[in-house]
Amino acid sequence: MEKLTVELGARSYPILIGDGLIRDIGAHVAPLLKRPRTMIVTDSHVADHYLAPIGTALAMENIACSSFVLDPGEATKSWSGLARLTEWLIGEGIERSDHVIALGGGVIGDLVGFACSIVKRGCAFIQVPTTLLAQVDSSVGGKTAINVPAGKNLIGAFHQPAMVVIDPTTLETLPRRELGAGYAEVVKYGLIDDADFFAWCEAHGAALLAGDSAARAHAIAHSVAAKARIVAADERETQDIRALLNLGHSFGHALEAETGYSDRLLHGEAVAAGMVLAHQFSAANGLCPAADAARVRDHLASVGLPHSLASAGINGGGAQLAAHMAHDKKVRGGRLPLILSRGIGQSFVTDAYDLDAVAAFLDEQRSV
Ligand SMILES: NC(=O)c1ccc[n+]([C@@H]2O[C@H](COP(=O)([O-])OP(=O)(O)OC[C@H]3O[C@@H](n4cnc5c(N)ncnc54)[C@H](O)[C@@H]3O)[C@@H](O)[C@H]2O)c1
Ligand SMILES: O=C(O)C(=O)C[C@@H](O)[C@H](O)[C@H](O)COP(=O)(O)O
Ligand SMILES: [Zn+2]
Repeated sequence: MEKLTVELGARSYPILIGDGLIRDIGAHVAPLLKRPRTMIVTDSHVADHYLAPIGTALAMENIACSSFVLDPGEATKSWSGLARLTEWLIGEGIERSDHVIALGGGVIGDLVGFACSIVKRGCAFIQVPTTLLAQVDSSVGGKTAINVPAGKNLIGAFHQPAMVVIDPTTLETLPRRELGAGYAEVVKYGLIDDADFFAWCEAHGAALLAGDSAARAHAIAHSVAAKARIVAADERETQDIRALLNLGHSFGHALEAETGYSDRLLHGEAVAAGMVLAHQFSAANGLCPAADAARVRDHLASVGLPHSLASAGINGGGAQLAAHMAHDKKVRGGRLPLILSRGIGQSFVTDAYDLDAVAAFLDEQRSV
């Protein structure tokens, strides 16, 4: 088992990574509990595979648990999902010091984290991520949220988990399309500030997606370490450090809004197209070599990810997409900071471009 720490002073927490770890989870959770009781929240796909093994692992340590199973999919990260979950937790008699287990992908992690940030003004939770996206990104860092019609993650809170337990073998039951969506967030770490890791992705991404466990282990450990480092440096995204994790997201969230947060375009797929757009926008403005932007597009296309507006299934015009971007949480003084690039592994934040320029660029991209 590998152990990393997210260094946040009194709120620091461990990330445990190991094949088969969920079958051993009781021993890791027990020392955190004030009473031998926990509540597991998951979705029905994940429940089919992992609810019983986790229940057994907790029972082995004499930890009682109850469970709440939500519908799978982005629509669960909503006011109605939040209402149902918070009422269930209160009905279960949750105490602030109890630890709720978020078992699933980013949808479950974001929703459970937000519910735990507000129930009784703050309860503890443990992330047990079961998608590649959640293992490399969403389970770490404490961004929790629900979506509303105006935009992605617009209602939420920073609320750090007490522990993250990553069992990479859970990815063996994950559908290939979901694995690909998570892979986009892996590639993101290379594009932010680690050109060597992007080159590693070019060489090993296909193997990872074909189920190579050594490639999977390397990608998870490397990505999680990068995420922990960035979160520790700028927990609340106030210093243009954590904002780099938003590479591809200002564009990507607009694409998700345009497709109604439906399974037409998964979050990671939108991020893939968004990262290509961020690099193409950078190249169009003379910031990034066109060859580097092409390299980003070609790698994502080679693993079957959306890499253009057309391949993401987007028909709306530039102004319509830019209007979604105006809701971005990073907007300050009416200007939207964009995460742009000077080349592979050289991302940076700038508010030098207004939304009209972005809209004109997106209109041009409709024919690419
Ligand atoms: N908080 C953050 O820092 C952060 C970071 C990135 C993404 N996100 C959010 O995460 C969400 C996307 O998360 P996601 O991609 O994990 O999607 P998801 O949670 O919807 O899971 C994807 C699908 O896979 C199924 N599934 C999960 N684990 C499985 C397994 N091991 N075997 C079989 N099926 C499994 C789920 O039931 C679901 O149908 C978005 O809402 C995004 O905004 C948050
Ligand atoms: O942890 C972060 O910070 C991120 O930006 C990670 C992103 O992958 C993730 O999708 C996040 O939810 C986006 O944050 P938001 O603030 O743009 O909603
Ligand atoms: Zn993301």
